[in-house]
Amino acid sequence: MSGNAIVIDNITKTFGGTRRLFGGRTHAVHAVRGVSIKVAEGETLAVVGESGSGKSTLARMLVGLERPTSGHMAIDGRDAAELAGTGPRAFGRMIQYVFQDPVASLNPRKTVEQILDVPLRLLAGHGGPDRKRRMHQLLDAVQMPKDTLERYPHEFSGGQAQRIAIARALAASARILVLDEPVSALDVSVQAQVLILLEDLKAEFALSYLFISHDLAVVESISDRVAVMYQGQVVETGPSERLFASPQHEYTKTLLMSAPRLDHARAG
Ligand SMILES: Nc1ncnc2c1ncn2[C@@H]1O[C@H](COP(=O)(O)OP(=O)(O)OP(=O)(O)O)[C@@H](O)[C@H]1O
Repeated sequence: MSGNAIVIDNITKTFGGTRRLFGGRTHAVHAVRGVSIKVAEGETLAVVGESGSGKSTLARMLVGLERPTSGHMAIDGRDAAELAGTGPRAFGRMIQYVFQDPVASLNPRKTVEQILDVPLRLLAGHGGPDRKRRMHQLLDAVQMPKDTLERYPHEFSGGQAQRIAIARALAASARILVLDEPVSALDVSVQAQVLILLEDLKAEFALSYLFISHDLAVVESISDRVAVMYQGQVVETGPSERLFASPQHEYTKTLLMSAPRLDHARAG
């Protein structure tokens, strides 16, 4: 890996603004406006901000689900536009997305074995007899039993389904994860377990995380650094402890003041 897992350089994304058939233009939404962010190798960078501030659009561009209107991105030192040009597989091997709603993100008609099989075979290149052993290793890593493989997504709780979704991301052999509100849909007690799991996996697999959340207690417990987004722009970036102790930007101050703070949130 290079020193940076992710480099986002002056990225913008505008939706709409196209000419209508019978005159006028559709309303343009400037979802992301000139954002520059770096995620160092092994780091957890949290992106926080209210609904509509552009967090998900930024994340979707990072994994190739949206194309930036302008700007550059590099994933593990490789230009993202070039990577995208070589097809979705090159991208998927390097960076994976974990969605907010774990059950909806897993195909309901496939067993967990079938779900893990696709990234293992197509992205990580694990064919043959080795494949099943690798699946068991992945389930072990996310603390799920072996018989998980024969079961379907609806048979699991939200927390278990999110563990499976994380195993699927790891199956691709990607070392950079974009986690988009990965615990927001889970009960608070389950949230803590999944956050601890994410911390453990980060160390075990040498991962780097871009962690999107509107929940400041969660962010404080997991992130090394924080980038605050407001109306499509990053208004403040800093080490997590510094940012929570002495926010500089007015918007960050408002965000911190309006959030219920858990002073004991920092897990370990
Ligand atoms: N496909 C799209 N077409 C048009 N506008 C979009 C599209 N996707 C997002 N937007 C708009 O871009 C802006 C940023 O949305 P985005 O989902 O990135 O914000 P967010 O911070 O992730 O919010 P949330 O936490 O609610 O998901 C919003 O105004 C949204 O309505």
